[in-house]
Order: sequence, then structure tokens, then C-alpha cells
Amino acid sequence: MAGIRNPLTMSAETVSKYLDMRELIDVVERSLGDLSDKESSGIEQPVRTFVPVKKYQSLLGVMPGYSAKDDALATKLVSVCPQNAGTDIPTHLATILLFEPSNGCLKAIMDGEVITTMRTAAASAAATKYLARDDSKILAIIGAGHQARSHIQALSLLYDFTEVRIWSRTKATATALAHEFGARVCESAEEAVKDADIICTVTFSATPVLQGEWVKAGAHVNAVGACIASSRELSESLTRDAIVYVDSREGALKESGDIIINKAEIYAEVGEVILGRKEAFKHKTTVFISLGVAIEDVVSAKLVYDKYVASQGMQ
Ligand SMILES: NC(=O)c1ccc[n+]([C@@H]2O[C@H](COP(=O)([O-])OP(=O)(O)OC[C@H]3O[C@@H](n4cnc5c(N)ncnc54)[C@H](O)[C@@H]3O)[C@@H](O)[C@H]2O)c1
Ligand SMILES: O=C(O)[C@@H]1CCCCN1
Repeated sequence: MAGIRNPLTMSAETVSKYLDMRELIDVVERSLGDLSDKESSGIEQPVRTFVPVKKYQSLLGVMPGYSAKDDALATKLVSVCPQNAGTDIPTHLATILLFEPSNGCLKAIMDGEVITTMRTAAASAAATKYLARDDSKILAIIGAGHQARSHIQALSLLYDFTEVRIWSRTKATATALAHEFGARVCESAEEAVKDADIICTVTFSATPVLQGEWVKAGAHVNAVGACIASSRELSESLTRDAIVYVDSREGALKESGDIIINKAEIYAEVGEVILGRKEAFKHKTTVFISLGVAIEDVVSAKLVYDKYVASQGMQ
């Protein structure tokens, strides 16, 4: 059995091999429900710590969590370095340490970048399933990085889109991504979101990239990119007029500029909707503010580890 003296090391390639987006959407959906029901699921998840590295305008995030239901204990260490954009090094670098909860032994050191990219899109897909209209046909993506790609992949599994539109500040990256998916590149964010049913904002922007006036009544928005209190992607008019859901109320009140700067009212955690305790309002304009929560990484890492161990015939 892998233990403190010989933890498994799992590369991005290995992690990818054991992650299937459809399965991940189900697993992450369940974890968000469990997060909103900590008493019975036994989730322990402090709000993450971000260490600012001002000299390089970067952050180191520490994201620990435990799920008693899954008996899974892990922490993610994630570097956020926007200045890496355009280089060979990604803007997000992550490692996940998975522990054996019964004795504290380190079981695995695994790449966290693939999990971060995929589990974030899986969380948005789970929220979208509850909050968007079932007959959604037009998907608009603002931003053209890793999250843009994984969001198109995840949402395309759930909806039969007739059109996928992309706008990004750098046209070349939008064009390359659009080419992969047969999507349309737009000249402005406003053009991209016009009449869209589902909109995802997946940028590093610190100021609003989506204005409420551009959004069709009844559309659903996944706001994924603004994860610190000083950044927001959504205009005040949008968070004021839409029904706002978050992944973690505790996290959003500390980390979400879309909530804090806009003085937005949180209607519910998406987990409360998953549990059937709060309404979904599929036909009204809805916003899911995703900050990313450790429990999504914990359950994803456990899934990968268990599948790997089973495939190797290990205990
Ligand atoms: N909610 C979550 O769970 C979660 C998880 C991972 C990443 N994120 C966040 O999502 C965002 C995108 O992550 P990624 O991995 O795709 O990054 P990436 O570097 O791969 O892509 C970033 C995209 O944002 C665009 N961009 C950068 N600065 C911008 C600005 N000022 N205005 C408009 N567009 C701008 C870039 O052109 C690029 O298209 C980041 O802010 C990241 O922190 C959230
Ligand atoms: O939840 C996450 O994994 C990321 C970490 C970096 C900031 C955005 N959210």
C-alpha cells in the first residue's frame, strides 16, 4: 500500500487518463450538495488561504478539505501567475496531496492542473443543469484560456448547442479555440452574449466584462474568473437583477468581488438547489458565481486515485 515513505506520484497525463468529464460532473455535483449539508456529509473545509506575492503580482493558494462521506482528505496548492500568459508556463499551476485519513500518511502527490481545469467546468455544468433552461441552444464564452476550453467541453455534453460563440481580448486565442470547436469568434463581448442562453465568463479581468443590459432575460451565467475580493467580471446591474447562486456562501462573502463590490444578494448555494432546499428559477435570469472550493478537488483526487489503484490491481 502506498504510504508516507512511498506516495504515488501521478503526472498530468496519468490524472487525465482516469478523469471522464461526465463522471466528474456527477461527482462534483454531489460534492456541492454535500458542502451545503456539512452536518450530515461531515465536510470540513476552511475558506482557502491566498498568500499574495506582490513582487510578481501572483498568489499561492492553499486549499485543504475532508469529506467524511468519501473518507477523503487532501489539500491543493495552487499558484496563480497571470504574468505567465503567453509563455510556455500556464497561469495556474497546481499540485494535490492526497492523504490516508485514518493515519495521516501521504498517499499520492498528483498533478492538480488537469483536475482544476476539469472540475471547475464540471461545477459550472452541474449548476447550469439546474439553473439554465433545458432547451438552451446558444452558448457564449468570454475568455479563451484553459477554462474556456473545458467549459465548452463540459457544457456540450449536456446541451445540443446550435451555436457556440467566443469573445476574448486577444483575438488570436479566440480564433484558435473557435477552430477546435467550430465556434464563432465575435468582435465584442456584447455581440457574443446577444440572445445567448448560457454565458460563461472565464477571464482574468478585474473589472466587469459582462453588462446586465446585454444579457437576455431568462439566460444563465456562470461567472468563473473573479476569485478575489478586488476583482469582478459582472456589472452591478446584472447581479442586482439576476438571482445569484454561489458555490460557498462563506467563501463568496470573503473572496467574491462580484458579491462584495457589487453589494449583491446571494439567494442560495447551488448545493442547496441540488439538495432540493432552494428553488432553481430556470426561467429567470440566474448567475452562478464560482470561486472554486477545495472539496471539488478532494473528491476529484479520490476518484482518480481509486481508479488508478483499481487498474493496477493494488490495494
Ligand atoms: N472558479 C474556479 O473554480 C476557478 C478555477 C480555476 C480558474 N479560475 C479563474 O478563471 C480564470 C481563467 O482561468 P484560465 O485557467 O482559463 O486562465 P488562462 O490564463 O488560461 O486564460 C485567461 C483568459 O482571460 C483573458 N484575460 C486575461 N486578462 C483579461 C482582462 N483583463 N480582460 C479580459 N480578458 C482577460 C485571457 O486573454 C485568456 O483568454 C482566472 O481568473 C482563474 O483564476 C476559476
Ligand atoms: O479554485 C481554484 O482552484 C482556483 C484557484 C485559483 C483562483 C481561482 N480558483
